Parts: sequence; structure tokens; C-alpha cells
Amino acid sequence: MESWLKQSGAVGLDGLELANFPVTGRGVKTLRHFKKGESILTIPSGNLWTVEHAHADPLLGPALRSARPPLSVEDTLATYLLFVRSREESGYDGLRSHLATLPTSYSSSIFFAEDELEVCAGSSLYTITKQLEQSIEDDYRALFVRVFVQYPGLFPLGKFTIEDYKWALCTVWSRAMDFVLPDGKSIRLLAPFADMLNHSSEVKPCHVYDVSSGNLSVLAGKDYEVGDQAFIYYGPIPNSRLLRLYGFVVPGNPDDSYDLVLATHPSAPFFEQKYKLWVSAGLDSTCTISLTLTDPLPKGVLRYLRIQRLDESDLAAIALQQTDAATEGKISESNEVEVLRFLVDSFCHLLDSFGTQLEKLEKQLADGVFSPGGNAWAAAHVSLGEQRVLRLARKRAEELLSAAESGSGDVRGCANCEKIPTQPMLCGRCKAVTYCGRACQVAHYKRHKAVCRAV
Ligand SMILES: C[S@@+](CC[C@H](N)C(=O)[O-])C[C@H]1O[C@@H](n2cnc3c(N)ncnc32)[C@H](O)[C@@H]1O
Repeated sequence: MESWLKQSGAVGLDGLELANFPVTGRGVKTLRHFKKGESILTIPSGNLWTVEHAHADPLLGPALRSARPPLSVEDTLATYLLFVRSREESGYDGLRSHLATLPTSYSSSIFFAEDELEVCAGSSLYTITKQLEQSIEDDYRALFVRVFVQYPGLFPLGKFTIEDYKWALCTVWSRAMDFVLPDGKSIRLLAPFADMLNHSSEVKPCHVYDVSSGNLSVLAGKDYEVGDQAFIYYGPIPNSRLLRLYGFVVPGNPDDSYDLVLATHPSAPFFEQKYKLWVSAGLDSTCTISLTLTDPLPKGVLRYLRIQRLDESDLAAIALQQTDAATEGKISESNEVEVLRFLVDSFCHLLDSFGTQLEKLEKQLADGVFSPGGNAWAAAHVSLGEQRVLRLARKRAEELLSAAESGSGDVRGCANCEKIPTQPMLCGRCKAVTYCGRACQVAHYKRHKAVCRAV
């Protein structure tokens, strides 16, 4: 692979080599010193796996382009990988030399045994992995009908089985890079050799796609000494997603999150009025809001639920005021209490539905019940991460609820970001609202000034 890349004009391969490292497994070792920001590797456009190149292939291109409806980016790249893997002519030698370096199996959660997946029962990973089993089968069947059987000469079925398809999908999930282009479109590509770089959050984004040349370059994300492992940053990805797409987890991942789905059936009372309010609040009737360790109860959740729980009198009051009350703070005492009670109950319910509770998992991990790095161990970390986020969210909702129930809702929560301030700061003039700091007070001033004057 390296000689094919060098012949095509790749730069930097003499300063790097593949090597095995503890924890991350195979990765890229530096053979010389690199300063942060210095370019360490460039893979030319011609060596990349892209949708454009798949479509330009004289044999594969017509088959891909004729598919109706058109194939997704993921399916196009997966088909391209399997197609090249199945060819024997020399025109594909370069790409095939890349394929020869790829893992033959993956540790994505889609390959977990039932008892391994059971360790994270209750987590979003558990649900999504179960759903994926079905949707991968459906996608494979669709690809089979739309492409494979249409061109039996190009796609010998023995080399395009569902197991091959899963392997190709996991190759794309764990090795493809995504870039947003200046025109707002995005590109997904696989870059031979650059796909050997493992992830570290110590280096922030340091791989770039040059639109004019179409080349992929990697910069040193930090200073490297000879023999260090070079990394790239895959992004702020929670363990649930890391395990599903990449087959690994980062213990104690600071990017762990829980995707809360909020939905309302169109037959709910006053749906149309509420729908307009959701839209004016930048929401929709179905929203997925990410709860994170740093912001376990984002504003959007309360905004959504306040609108969802509006009764006739709240709606009449909002219509009269003609204000943006529904998109901003509290609507009424009763609405606020109802929303927060519902939230606390929901978080309790979500937490109860985890197969193994947080403390027990922590103990099992400490006692070495799961072999480190194994599937069950990774699943345990996913469950821990999501339960930690949900517990923080429940705590915050409980604090807001007790403040609302004692009639001191405004005193406890920051009027701007709605978080509970660690060092509350009152508005110096009206003394009626609380902020968590100067920045929130300034941000809230425009909305607060009329009320403040009135007070
Ligand atoms: C883009 S590839 C990197 C090269 C890969 N290690 C190989 O040998 O082919 C991504 C895969 O590397 C592994 N990986 C990357 N970063 C990791 C990390 N920080 N810890 C553990 N495994 C990691 C995972 O298996 C992931 O799916």
C-alpha cells in the first residue's frame, strides 16, 4: 500500500510507520520529531475512496448511477469496497492493497452476543443496536434488489452476502472521514494509511480536506517525539456512538450524552397552536435533544415541555400577551410544576429501565467481572455514561421542581440559562431574578429590562 501511495504522490510516509500500541492496537508511529501544526501526511485525491470515484469507475459507475432511488453515501462506499475486493484485474491493485490492510472483523455492537449487549440494557445503544439488526437487513435487501441482482456479472453473489455488507458498513463507519465543504455540502471519504490513525481527545481536529486539490492532509495535533503514536481527533463522540460505529469506548468519556426524544402526537389537544409555538421557539413537534455531562438539562427540553403541557387558559394568556413568553422562561406556576414533575418521573423511569444500575456496574468493573477491553466491559462503560448523564438531569429537574413548588422558581434557577447557580447573583435593580453570572445577566438584559422597570 505504501509504495502505491508514494508512487501516486503521497507525502510524509517516510516519517511514519504502522506499529502496534497498547489499548489502541495498530496505529501510526512517528519516525521523526514533529512540531504541532506541521503537516505529517498528505494522501492525494486519486487514492481516496469517494462517491465521486465510485461513480467514475468504468465498470461500477453505471451500475451505481442507475440505482433508483439513488444509493446513500454509505451504501455507495460499502458497495465500492466490496466491488474492488471482488475484482482480480490489475487496475484495482492499488485500492486492493489498501483493502488487504483492513481488519477482517470488527467489534461494533452489531456483532455483540446477546449476553454482552444485555450489559447495557436500557441504554440508547441497546435499543439502536437492536433496531440496526433489522434496518441493516432491510438495507441489504434493498441494495440486493436495486443493484446486485441487476448486474450479476459485476456482483457475484457469493462475494456480496449480508456478512460482506456488514463488514463493508463497519469499514465505512470506523474509517471514513467527514468534511463540510465551503458550499455547505459534505464529503465522506476513506483515505488509505490516514485511516490507520487512532483517536485521541488530546489532539483537536487536525485532518483536513483541501477542496481545490481534493487531497487529504493530516497535521500534527501536538508535538511528537520519535516513536510516539500520532493521533487524529474523531470528534466529541459519546461512548454509545463510539461502540456502535468504531467498536471501542473511552472510559470516563467527557463527551458522554443521552439523546432525549420528545414527541407529541398530532391528535393531542391544541396541537396546531402548540406546533406554531414550538416552531417559533426553534423546535419541532418531535425533537431529539442531547443531554450532556456539562448541560444535563438543556433549555430546549423545558421549552418543549412547557409548550406541550399548555392548557386552554395558558394558551389564551399567551395569545393575549402576544409575547414570546412560551419560547422563553416559565409560563405559569402550574405549568412549570407539571413540566418538572413529568420530567423527574420520566428520568426516574428511564433510569429504572437500565438492566444493571450504576453502582452495581461500577462495582462489577472494579471487581474485574468484565475482561478489560472486551465487549461486555465496553457495554458496561456505555451504560455507566448514560446513567451518569440521566442522574445529573434528574437532579437538576428535582432542584428546579422543589424551587417551583416552594414558589421560589426564579430565585433558584438562572433566568437566562435556567441552570441552578452555584453562586446566585440577583438583578441589582429589581432583585427579582437570579443569574448564575455576569454573562447570563448581560445576555438576558434585553428581555428583562421591561419587566425590571415595571418592578
Ligand atoms: C480509523 S481506524 C484506526 C486504525 C485501526 N486501529 C486499525 O488497526 O486498523 C479506527 C479503529 O481504531 C481503533 N481505535 C481508534 N482509536 C482508538 C482508541 N482511542 N482506543 C481504542 N481503539 C481505538 C478502533 O478499533 C477503531 O474502530
